[in-house]
Amino acid sequence: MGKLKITETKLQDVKIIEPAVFGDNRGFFTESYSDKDLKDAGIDFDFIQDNHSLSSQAGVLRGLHFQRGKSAQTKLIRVVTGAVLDVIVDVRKGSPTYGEWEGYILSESNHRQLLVPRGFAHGFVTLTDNVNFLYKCDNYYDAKADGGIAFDDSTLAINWPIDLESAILSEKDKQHPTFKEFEADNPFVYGEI
Ligand SMILES: Cc1cn([C@H]2C[C@H](O)[C@@H](COP(=O)(O)OP(=O)(O)O[C@H]3O[C@@H](C)C(=O)[C@@H](O)[C@H]3O)O2)c(=O)[nH]c1=O
Repeated sequence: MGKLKITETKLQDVKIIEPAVFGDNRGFFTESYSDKDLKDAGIDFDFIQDNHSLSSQAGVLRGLHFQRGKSAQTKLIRVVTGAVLDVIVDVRKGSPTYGEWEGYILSESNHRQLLVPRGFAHGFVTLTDNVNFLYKCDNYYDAKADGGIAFDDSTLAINWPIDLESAILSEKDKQHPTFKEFEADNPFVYGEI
């Protein structure tokens, strides 16, 4: 058995990865990233950019985001302080789970990492203050390719665990198109990203 615990999820190609965590009287130690262990588990990406965001308060909602075309990104996500509900939507045309969303609790205590393939819209809401959110990407940031879908889209009907009226949002995230509008020009095709 490999060193990582890998759990498949309801969504096609999405995996939860749990590294070993060694606790002792000082705290814990964990290998938060091992290229070899991931490759041994069949997870083989060239991660080339690390991102870190701080969300100061509970109720910060970021999303739903993606990058189009050649700038599409696989993301490997983890939370090092606090907790979030991380939400992703499979927007790859032809995927068995097209249009479906799922939420995953990622927290400083569960050490879970979420592998989000290219062609997913991604967002999260903070469940605590001071969330340090880290993720690796296999493509660089490309402002021109940046896109989004409204987090409160009625077709997707994501069950965010907060009162959306009081969500703390960026100006950009208040203005994304609906899922239907996005679908009219959806660049993501399952198996071709
Ligand atoms: C994402 C990103 C942003 N930026 C800049 C652009 C902007 O001036 C500032 C803040 O950007 P944003 O408001 O887009 O940050 P944020 O809302 O945290 O965006 C992130 O949200 C989560 C949900 C994701 O899935 C990520 O891929 C990313 O889109 O940082 C970069 O320089 N590089 C990057 O990779």
